[in-house]
Amino acid sequence: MRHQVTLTGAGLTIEDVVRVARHHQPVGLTDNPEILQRIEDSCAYINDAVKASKPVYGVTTGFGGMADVVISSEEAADLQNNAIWYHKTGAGKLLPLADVRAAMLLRANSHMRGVSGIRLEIIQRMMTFLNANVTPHVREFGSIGASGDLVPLISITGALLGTDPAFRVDFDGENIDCLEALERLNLPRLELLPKEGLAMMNGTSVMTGIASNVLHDARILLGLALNIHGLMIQGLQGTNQSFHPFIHQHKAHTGQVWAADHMLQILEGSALSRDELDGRHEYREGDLIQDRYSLRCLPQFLGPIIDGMAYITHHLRVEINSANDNPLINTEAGASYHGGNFLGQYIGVGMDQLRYYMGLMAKHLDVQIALLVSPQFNNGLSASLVGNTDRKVNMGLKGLQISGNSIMPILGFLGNSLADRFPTHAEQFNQNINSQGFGSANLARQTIETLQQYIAIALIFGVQAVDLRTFKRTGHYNAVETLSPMTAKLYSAMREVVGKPISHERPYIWNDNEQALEQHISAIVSDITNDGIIPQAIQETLDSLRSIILFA
Ligand SMILES: N[C@@H](Cc1cccc(F)c1)C(=O)O
Repeated sequence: MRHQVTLTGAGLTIEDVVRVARHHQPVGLTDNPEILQRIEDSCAYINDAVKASKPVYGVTTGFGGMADVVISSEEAADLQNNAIWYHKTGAGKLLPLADVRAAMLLRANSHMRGVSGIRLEIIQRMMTFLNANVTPHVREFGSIGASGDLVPLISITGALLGTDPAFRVDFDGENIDCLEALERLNLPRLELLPKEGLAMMNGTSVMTGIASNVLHDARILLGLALNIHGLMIQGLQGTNQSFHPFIHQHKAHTGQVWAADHMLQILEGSALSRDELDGRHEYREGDLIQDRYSLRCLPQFLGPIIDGMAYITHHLRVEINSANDNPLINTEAGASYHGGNFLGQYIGVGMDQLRYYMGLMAKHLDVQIALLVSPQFNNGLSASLVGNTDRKVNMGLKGLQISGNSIMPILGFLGNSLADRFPTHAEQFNQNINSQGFGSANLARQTIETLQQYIAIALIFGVQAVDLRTFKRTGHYNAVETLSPMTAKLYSAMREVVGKPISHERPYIWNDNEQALEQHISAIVSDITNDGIIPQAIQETLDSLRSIILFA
């Protein structure tokens, strides 16, 4: 029996979101009577307000820039149901199902806070959809992330209620309309009551759902990048001295200190890197006495990225446990407040930052690759890491570097910000500032997918480099015997994934015509995206990262 994720409106983690969204862990609502009572009371508050024709935004008024229009108690439900129609304006491709599942989960969690005036029955229905693997179709364009994700959320709402066959769902792999889905699930069609449309659509759940999946992947890519640097440093015969705690105690940024300490762990026990923690430095014939910046300043370069990811994660955790619609109902005080929790600025800015950080990470790996392929800088390895140097017609990883060089600039480009772009003055100047958080999160997914390709390429360079270095040191090519234990795990996993057995006689890549590296790249990417043995091989790094980036 898989343990169930239980929603209370608080304490949900990014890992919980991923478990439900991607791994289909069962999910349910708390039976805490206080929480359930609050939900009921919030609905009663709205019911009373409508009956008494009390002026409450979006309940007895029109929406947004039309909030000067008075809505009568007879029109109040119609106002909500009509919103489903006029927001059915999504455009572009369908979002990945895991992102929509994350969104549905987060919408339910937000409603469990009991301040939104929505019936438990509707929240429960989201659980039914999630557990039965029924996922509404949501499109990639339509939200400016200001009044939350109105357009994407309405696609979820219409499907859950069975508003019209125009709302389609993926029913456990089948593309059907929502009416048929409800029939199969034995659920009646529902109409919204006053305020419920706002509760459903006026929030940040879609961008936050995407961001949760993205951040989960970004953490794995960061962990892989660190371990690939570990391979590359060993390939280049770099030193561990630059990671000496003394240096970092004297500039104690959290991420920098962690990165230095962790690089020492990654390199510990290596027969390839230079062990100079005792402070020794020796003249190195034909080479600099200290390492070049991409090695020596690794903690200083990656530190801000790690701290930045911790910052983004912290705010994402707050957002996934927030009520983010308007107005919010204080059942204890018998009052409601007009506000703007639906503005997804933390997500917009956070996803902008994340894309920028991922671009920097790629730039750093790119320069390590450039060192590795250049005999002037690679400490005696062959040009382009050619395996069989007796064969003149052998170009090694030349084409692979170019392929990587074609990706890295795109990652830098995707690091541009979106949140600061010219405002759209949407909705008669009511939504006259906006976060663009949905667009930024979608771009962040693109960054992740692109970076996965780049990381695969970088890993190939790291593995080939340590094989060649091992040969120089020992006369054989089995790097498991020379690498640090931590990097040996990643090395072995990668060789298994690409189907190239580790051998004393031959490095990973010997002759150009013995493999199609394109297939290796795609095998590595597919292992990474399916939580395969490559990410498992860096579990120690991922666990350690948890100490500063709080996911669980
Ligand atoms: N609820 C938003 C605005 C809004 C909501 C829902 C639809 C819509 F067009 C506009 C506000 O507080 O101002």
